[in-house]
Amino acid sequence: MREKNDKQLRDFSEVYDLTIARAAELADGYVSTEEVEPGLCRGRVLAMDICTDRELPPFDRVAMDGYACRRGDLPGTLRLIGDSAAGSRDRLKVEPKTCVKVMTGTVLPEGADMVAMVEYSSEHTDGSTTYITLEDARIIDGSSNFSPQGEDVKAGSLVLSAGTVLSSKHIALLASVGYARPLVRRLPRVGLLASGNEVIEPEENPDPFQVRNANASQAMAQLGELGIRPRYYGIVPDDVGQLSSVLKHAAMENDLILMSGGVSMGEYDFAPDAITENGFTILYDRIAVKPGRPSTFAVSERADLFGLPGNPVASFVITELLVKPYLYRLMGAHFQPFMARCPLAEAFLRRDAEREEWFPVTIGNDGSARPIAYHGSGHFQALPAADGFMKIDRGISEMKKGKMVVVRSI
Ligand SMILES: Nc1nc2c(c(=O)[nH]1)N[C@H]1C(S)=C(S)[C@@H](COP(=O)(O)OP(=O)(O)OC[C@H]3O[C@@H](n4cnc5c(N)ncnc54)[C@H](O)[C@@H]3O)O[C@H]1N2
Ligand code: MOO
Repeated sequence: MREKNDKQLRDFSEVYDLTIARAAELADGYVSTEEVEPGLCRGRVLAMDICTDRELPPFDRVAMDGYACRRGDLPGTLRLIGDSAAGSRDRLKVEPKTCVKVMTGTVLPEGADMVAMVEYSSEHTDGSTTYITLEDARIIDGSSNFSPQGEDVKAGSLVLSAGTVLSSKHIALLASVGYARPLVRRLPRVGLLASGNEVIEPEENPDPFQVRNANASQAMAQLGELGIRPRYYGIVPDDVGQLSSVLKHAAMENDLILMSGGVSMGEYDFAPDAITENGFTILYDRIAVKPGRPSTFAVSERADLFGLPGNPVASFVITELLVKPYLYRLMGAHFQPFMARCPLAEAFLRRDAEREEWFPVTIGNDGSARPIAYHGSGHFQALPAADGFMKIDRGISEMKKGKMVVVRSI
């Protein structure tokens, strides 16, 4: 009997903490940085605190096209003394009973305390003088139509902290304070391999007993969301010698190795032997998560290793739950995936409640979560239909319609 049979399934929170603690221990070795261009910033980890060198807005900024004037002069007819465009250095001063024509983005002229929108005004000319009548209630009772200097951000204040996981939502702010190419942490080097005699590459023609390698491409796409392009070592047959030699090679060239398949309890599941033969210490290999029970995490002086289950949905889920948080923590970030609490659209039942489960769902227009037709972790063809995975806690085998569930979006 293999030793594994006697092993307890370890609770997810326990293996998560072990994984993150290991990444935190190594994080000091990942402090080197590089600049990244805005289009490639998604998923990258900001390496420095970003402070503003100026207030934002940097001046009282006109928010509407119209006439800068003094509220005390309204309602009334004011003499137009000139116009001021965005980017203009000219500084006209609004004196009592006068106004200046302004455009959105202009510096509010000195002396003015509001902008009257052009569409609620009327204009007439007397000789060479133009007069603007501002009597409409939408002007009198309306907003001042300018954004005061420093209203959004005070000069010198921290706007983004080191460790922030960047996406497009951060870029306008970074660019506006002078960091269009922010400094980010270097990416860990990740080696990727698949195992299994039945696995062939997607471009090959399969025999009836073969399957195309779905996991390697899937992992490449998932790591691509962090900006990581793994080095691919191909498909390794179920042979402890061959697997061991590829692992040895990969451990020299990478910080982390991801391998799929061969980690459960079959006669041809050689991964544990090949892993330990290469000086790795296995921290866990049986976890109370469905899908993903045989997920393995091993550490060594050269590289760490995740053994992902061969079933593609299990490989997907474990990469989301453990691999991504590990990689982010290595780069100094605390990864927080997008989660929502949604009412269940229909009752949910399961036979085996031994593990915490992540089950694929769609999110309806009313925000409710509906389990999709899904036959288990080998049914990866179902995945494109899912909006996320809902969590079912250990020990729970039944949930009623309307029960609030946590959904992790994908
Ligand atoms: N007696 C037990 N059997 C199994 C257990 C267990 O605890 N006791 N766990 C089951 C669970 S849960 C999973 S998940 C699988 C994982 O097994 P492995 O990681 O060893 O994966 P394989 O056996 O190599 O393959 C499983 C399945 O996935 C297909 N596969 C493998 N690699 C790929 C790939 N790169 N692309 C697409 N599909 C792949 C493979 O052909 C198998 O169908 O073990 C259960 N068994
Ligand atoms: O963990 Mo397995 O991945 O249930 O199918």
